[in-house]
Amino acid sequence: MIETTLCFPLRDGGDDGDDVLLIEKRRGLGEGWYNGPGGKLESGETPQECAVRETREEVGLEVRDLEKAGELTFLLDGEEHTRCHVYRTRSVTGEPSASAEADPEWVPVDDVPYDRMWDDDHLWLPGVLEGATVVGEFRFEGGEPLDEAEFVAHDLEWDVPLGNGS
Ligand SMILES: Nc1ncnc2c1[nH]c(=O)n2[C@H]1C[C@H](O)[C@@H](COP(=O)(O)OP(=O)(O)OP(=O)(O)O)O1
Repeated sequence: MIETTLCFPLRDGGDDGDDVLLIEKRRGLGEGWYNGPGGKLESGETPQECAVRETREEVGLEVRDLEKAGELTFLLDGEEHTRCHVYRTRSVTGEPSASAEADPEWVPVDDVPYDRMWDDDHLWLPGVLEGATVVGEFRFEGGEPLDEAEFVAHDLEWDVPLGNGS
């Protein structure tokens, strides 16, 4: 199973509420869709270290004090395919810049483009951006690659105590 992370940096957007830093993925799994910065764990790395590194590499932001917000398992044709550790943080330094992997954009939390994201994201990301914790299982069918498979079922549990994945 592939271990991955997602990080959702947040900032105060004034009268319009919070903004979240999203990327438009430029290549690889989920190309052309919006998501948080993130990716696969490297050897010897903790999930939290991976989320910090991927955010730095993809969008040039330094994030600290990450809060574990979700633990998601994506199954493909009945087999566990990817586990994703989801973080959020308000400790963000720097200005986002594009990379070969990602085009970053601060987006009001109320305007997250769920129609341009993975089909499951609208089920769990709103709660994560509001401060909840979630454990979820999402079933896809139709073979590799995962981003061309059909999303068929899910199971969610909210307000589950999660470690910080450090
Ligand atoms: N269903 C769903 N919803 C939301 N996010 C995801 C999924 N499935 C996923 O795999 N993901 C996330 C998990 C990862 O953060 C990214 C996939 O990115 P990455 O692992 O970097 O994929 P590639 O770009 O193909 O890998 P590299 O070879 O470039 O490391 O999506």
